[in-house]
Amino acid sequence: MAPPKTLLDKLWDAHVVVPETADAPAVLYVDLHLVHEVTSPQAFTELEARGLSPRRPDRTKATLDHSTPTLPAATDGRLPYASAQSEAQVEALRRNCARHGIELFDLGDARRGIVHVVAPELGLTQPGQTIVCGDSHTSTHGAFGALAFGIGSSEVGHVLATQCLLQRKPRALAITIDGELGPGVGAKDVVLHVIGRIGVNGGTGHVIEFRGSTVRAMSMEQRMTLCNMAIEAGARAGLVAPDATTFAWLAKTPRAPTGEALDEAIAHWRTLASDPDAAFDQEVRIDARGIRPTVTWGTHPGTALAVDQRIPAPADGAETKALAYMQLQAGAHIAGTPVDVVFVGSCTNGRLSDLRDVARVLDGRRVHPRVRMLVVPGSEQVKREAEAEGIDVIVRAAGAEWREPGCSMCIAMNGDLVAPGQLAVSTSNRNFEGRQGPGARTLLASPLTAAASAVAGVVADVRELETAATEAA
Ligand SMILES: CC(C)[C@H](C(=O)O)[C@@H](O)C(=O)O
Ligand code: SF4
Repeated sequence: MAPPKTLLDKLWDAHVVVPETADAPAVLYVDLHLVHEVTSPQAFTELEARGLSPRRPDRTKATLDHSTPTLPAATDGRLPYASAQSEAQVEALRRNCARHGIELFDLGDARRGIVHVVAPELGLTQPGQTIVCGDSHTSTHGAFGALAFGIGSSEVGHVLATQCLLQRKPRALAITIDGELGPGVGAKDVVLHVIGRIGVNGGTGHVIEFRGSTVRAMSMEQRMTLCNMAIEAGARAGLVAPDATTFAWLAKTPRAPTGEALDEAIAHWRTLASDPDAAFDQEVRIDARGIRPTVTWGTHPGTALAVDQRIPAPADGAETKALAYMQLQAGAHIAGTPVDVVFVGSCTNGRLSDLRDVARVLDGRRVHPRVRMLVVPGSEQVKREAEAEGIDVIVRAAGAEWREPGCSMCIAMNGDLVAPGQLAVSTSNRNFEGRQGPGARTLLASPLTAAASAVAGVVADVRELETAATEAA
């Protein structure tokens, strides 16, 4: 009998062109190559310098997200780019795609958005695939049972030229989460809790497979939030085995197979699960019932704590420095910290379900006068669907800004900045020094916590807001 395999083993084995040896990594075939404007210009330049053209332009898809303004064009039709460099990146991608016959979801295209939001919603992302992109949060696509890696700029060039990637096989880490989530607790809280528990290097060298009843009960959006942040635990990728939830999502997408082809695909996708007795290199078990709304206090995503906890005493010099940068006091409650900016968006939490959470909190309430709140849909589709439900109206009525899709304040490359020293509660995935602008302080949170904090003007526990609302009713 064949030895039991993990999902990682199955995905890996199905894509190895040349096995790895002691001296050389494996050559792995890539099914889908996603491209954005920041990490592709050099790769195309290199390709052309060698007189090459893309091996599989049909398996390469491009979108514009990082450098695109989230404010509409001025009356003269010009978009308010943050810099000449941003505009040049956009133009370079347009030129490169046109020259090489690569499909681009350009500005104005109804399918454009953050790369990790658009590929899943179009059904480009499918179980069993290998997916790469010159972007660390490519791990998001693992939520569909695809082996999805972030790669560097030079690797973008390799993949363009060969449709293959040199890789050593990562180890397998099972994170099993069981039990029902409490009120006000979502996938973001779960993943921040997990990173708090295993640390920002806890997944190094591994692919994390998220398993257990909590994960099985999650929507695709929630699973994407989990896998998105697998990289913040140091992992190469995240994975969730595909199931009926996955197939139902794909059946609604324009690019997934249809009819008999879909049935055949599903029959194959069902085999993409770790065998019952497959051995993982490492295993972690988490009780979901113990997870509360979770935020960060420091300058990396591992500095997680429940929103009702006190900021811990610094364990080392790095933590002392982080506390100083964040202008926070050890021993103080994190809840109640004054907030200047709230950002809702990004490939972590810029999907329709996230915006629904935000609208649920903002409906009939006002954003605190001290707070500037930006709500940025992850894609044109998310924006359209949210507007069809009136979410934009609720957001604006509450005093928040409703913007055009893109990465926006998650990385602040497009001019959407948090001012020096300001504290932002952000639904994105990185709270590094200066991530949202020079001197900006970032506290990572779920959409529910972000919205509750926007209303309160301080870091807030959404459970208290919702209890107060129930009592008032
Ligand atoms: C700009 C890009 C290369 C970068 C990444 O790789 O993740 C960005 O998306 C980020 O989130 O930091
Ligand atoms: S939304 Fe943020 S994390 Fe996601 S791809 Fe854009 S910059 Fe990176």
